[in-house]
Parts: sequence; structure tokens; C-alpha cells
Amino acid sequence: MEIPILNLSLAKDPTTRPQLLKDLYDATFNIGFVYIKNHSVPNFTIDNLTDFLPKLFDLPNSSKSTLSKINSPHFVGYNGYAEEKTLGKQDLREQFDFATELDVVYDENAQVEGGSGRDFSKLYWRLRGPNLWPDEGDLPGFRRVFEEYHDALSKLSFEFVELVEEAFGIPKDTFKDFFVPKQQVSNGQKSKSYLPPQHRIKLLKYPATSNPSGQGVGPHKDSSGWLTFLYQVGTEPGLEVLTKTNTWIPVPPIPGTFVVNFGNAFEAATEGAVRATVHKVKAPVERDRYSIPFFMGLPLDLRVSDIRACMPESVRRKRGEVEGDSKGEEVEISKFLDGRWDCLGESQLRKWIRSHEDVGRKWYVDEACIHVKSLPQRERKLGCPSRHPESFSQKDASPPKPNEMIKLFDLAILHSTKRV
Ligand SMILES: O=C(O)CCC(=O)C(=O)O
Ligand SMILES: [Fe+2]
Repeated sequence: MEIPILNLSLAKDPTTRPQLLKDLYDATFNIGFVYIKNHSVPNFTIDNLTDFLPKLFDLPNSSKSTLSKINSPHFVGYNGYAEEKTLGKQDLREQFDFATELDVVYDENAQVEGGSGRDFSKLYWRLRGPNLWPDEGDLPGFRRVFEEYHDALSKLSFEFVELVEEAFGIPKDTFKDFFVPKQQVSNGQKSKSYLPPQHRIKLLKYPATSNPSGQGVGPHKDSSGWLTFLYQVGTEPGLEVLTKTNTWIPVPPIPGTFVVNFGNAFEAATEGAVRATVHKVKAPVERDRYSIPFFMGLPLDLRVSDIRACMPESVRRKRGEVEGDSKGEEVEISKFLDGRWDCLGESQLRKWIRSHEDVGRKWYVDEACIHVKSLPQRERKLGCPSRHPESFSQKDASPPKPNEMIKLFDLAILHSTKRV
């Protein structure tokens, strides 16, 4: 089996569009991975950014530590080599995380305005905020080039989602409307509660290793964003995708293409019609490998169940109709249909805290404790059987262990409704 290459220019001609949509449907339903070519992102926008990558990763350690993720409550910034793990094993890569440059909206004392307002006291709103930018003197022009790339990919992601909607018979603009409600835009005004999406971009370096079985990144489904647009720089292979028959197939770089795959939220929202496919990267042995995944943003205060409610029955039934009782797939999806994972902001914050406990500990423990303190005794005990969560914020207390912290956050996030 091979990953299909879709020629997006066929969408422009009404005589070729139907075949493109059919191919997109088949690839999305059966594999969940496609290459796209003849997309709207100019070559120079890509080249300008990729030219910076070796220089960016060669910044001195002093600059890298100023840019360290520990300095940002928004989970942006630098992570050193092999600092992250997937499935308990070190990922042999280095990374800079960026996001759409946004103002901070989190306000622990926010008041919800009647009906349509947003409750910015929710912990997950703290994910939004500015980037940690390298010093302009160190990398002149980097920020401009990066922002151009971000904007081009943002545009591409909305164009592509429209094609997916049409391919699956999902009403046009369903996904866009979660960010920009239609009626409010059509009369020239944006709603008070309009918020631009926060996309995430990783700049990744997988240094060449002498270990041929090294894990660049372990097997995972993407849990950031609706869907991912991956640019593989150069010719170094390594990306592999798990097929339905449990075999790994390579997804080598193809010049001029992006690789597109879907995140857990999209899979859950379509009840599995769109697949979120497991993939991994092998660490390169000959040359360093660079790549740039762009994760299209999610509306944080939306619930998967709200999105599911906008999906036509025909989409929601699709996976079951074709795969009947193939249980593996159903079990996976049903995990995301579990109410505890329903709010997208909550599952995003959980994901970030789990992968960066140090950042969670530094920036979220106090807030989490405030939320937890307001819970009835019985619920507090349920969440943290070993210790009272209040004790974490006391001066002389030992810091929470990773497990305790995750429990604390689960409890705080799940219950972070307005405090009284
Ligand atoms: O580097 C790649 O090719 C893929 C990276 C990836 O899957 C991820 O960061 O989620
Ligand atoms: Fe991924």
C-alpha cells in the first residue's frame, strides 16, 4: 500500500473536482494520510523558513535556554534533545514550538457576560499567548519568514478542510463556523466572542544517530489540532504510518508536497469516518532530518459532542457500516467519545501538561490548587488519594510527583467551572 498523492489544482476545474474529492474521501477514510501537491503555499515561503532551520538549531545554548519552554505558560519555546518521551522511550529529536501569535485572554477573575460571553477563567485559556522569539540580532528576518509561513499554512488548512467537508457531505463551513460564526461575519461584524484559532507549529530536528533503531518520535496519533500539514525538509526518510493490517509503511519526503493527516478531535467528531492514523519517525543514521508539522487550531471551549451534533448522520454511521464490529477501532474512538475528553481545551491542556510536566508544575499548580480547593472534600479525595492537593502549594511541601500532578490537573480541569 502507498500513500496517495492528491493534486489540489484539480479542485479548480469543475470537471476534475469530483474525482479529486472521491480520491480524498478514499484516502481519508481508508488510510488517514495523504500527500498534497499543487497547493496554495508558494515555494519561496517554504524555502525561506527551511533555510533558517540549521541556524536556528545552531543557536548557542545560552539563547536556547532563554527560549526554553519552561519560560512560557503557553507551551511554546525550545526543548532539548531527547527531553520528551513517547510510550516511555526517549524521542531523539530537538524542537521549537510556536503558536499563532495571540494576546493573553486567560483571566482567573473573568466574569462571564450574559449568555454569549466566554468564561476566560477556565485554565485552558492560558494556552493562548505570545511566542518566545529568537533574538532578531541572532536570526535577522526569522520572525517575518516564520509568520509568512504560518499565514500561508493557515490559509491552506481552511481550503483543505473545505474539500474534506465536500468529500464527506458535511455542510460547507461547518469547521470554519466554529471560529467565525457565519451570520456575524456576513453583516460585516465579528462577534464579541470571536477568537482566531491558535494553530501550533513545531520546528523539528532529528540529528543523525549511530543507533539504527533509534526512535525519532514514537508511535502516536496527533492530539493537537484538527489536522496536521507536515513539511519534510530535504530527502531524509524516517516517517512511517501504521496501516489497518498492522504493517508500517514509509512516507518518504516528496518534493513540493505536504503530508496531511488528521488529529484525534477530527476522528472523534466524525465518529471515526475520518481516521486519525498512528505514525512514528525513525531517527536518521546518515544525515540530520528536519521537519515542520503545522497543527490546525481547535476552538478551545467547544465540545466534541457539539461538533458531532453538526455532522450528518451519514458521516457518523460510516465507520460502523463498513467495519461492522471490528472492535479495535471502536474502542479507540469511544475513548474520545468519553465525556471527560469532551471539551477540546481541557483535552489540549491535559496533553500539554502530560508531555511537559515541568511547565505544568511551574505555571499551573497554583491555579489548579485554587480550583481544587473549592471542591467538596469527597471529590478532592477521589482525585488525589495520596495527599491533599492543598499541600502542594504550601511553602515547605515537596513538589507534587508527576502522577499526583496529573491527578490534580485532571481534577482541577474537570471542575474548573466558576469559583464562588
Ligand atoms: O517529523 C515528522 O515527520 C512527524 C512528526 C510528528 O508526527 C509529530 O510531531 O506529531
Ligand atoms: Fe505526529
